[in-house]
Amino acid sequence: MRLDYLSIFPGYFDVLGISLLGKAAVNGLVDVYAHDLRDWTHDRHRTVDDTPCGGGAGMVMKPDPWGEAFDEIIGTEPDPSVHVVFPSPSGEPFTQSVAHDLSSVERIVFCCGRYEGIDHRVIDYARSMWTVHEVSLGDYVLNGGEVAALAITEAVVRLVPGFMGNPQSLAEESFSAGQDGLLEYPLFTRPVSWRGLDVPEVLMSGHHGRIAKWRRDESIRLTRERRPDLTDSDVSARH
Ligand SMILES: COc1ccc(Cn2ccc3ccc(-c4cc(N)[nH]n4)cc32)cc1
Repeated sequence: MRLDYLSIFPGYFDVLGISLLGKAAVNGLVDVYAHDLRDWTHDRHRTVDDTPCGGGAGMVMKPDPWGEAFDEIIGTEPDPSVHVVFPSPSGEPFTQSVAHDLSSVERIVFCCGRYEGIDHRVIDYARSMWTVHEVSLGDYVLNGGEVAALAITEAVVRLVPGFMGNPQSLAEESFSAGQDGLLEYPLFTRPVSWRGLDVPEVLMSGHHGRIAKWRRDESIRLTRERRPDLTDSDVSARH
């Protein structure tokens, strides 16, 4: 998998050389390239923004640098196998399902906007050429797309076959398909007693059936308490 990042702050992506992602890069599972959008400007100030047409506060990112960067980084021929991700406050929700879909593609280009956003024609042009995902991380406001791109990267790359040492751990996580859309149950490890707090006895019983029931009950309890939106009537009935 090749990952490209286009940003006026390419240094954000130096962190991708660390930890698991670093290992994936070493193992050749993932190739990471960060690009400075200003390399495709031609004025002395390396200008990437301008005032919004129609007025309004803030600045908008000019389309020209993006187009020239696309030509050099991706190419000038349409190719639907290339997935271009625009993090955006007005994007579709980024979910585990989207992460799963992206984990099987060969190439992802992250376009990280700043200011008030990117000239919309850049997104329209990208849609005419590649497979585009305009995605929001959630209902909160960031200052740009870089942090969102890092989060999306981690969610996607950890699902790439061969990346995680123990793929079984993926299957048991919150939001993974096998969990019926329930939140993960509470986790414990040794010591059994810690600062007056004990591991639930059932988990030390060695009785796998009771342990499985306790974990399911806890997942249901937590999901009903914290994420009623995840429990539809059918799921509630089953639980
Ligand atoms: C409300 O309108 C706004 C318009 C732009 C911005 C700053 N900004 C510029 C590019 C960019 C890319 C992604 C995001 C983002 C994504 C999520 N989930 N929150 N924020 C923010 C971004 C803030 C707010």
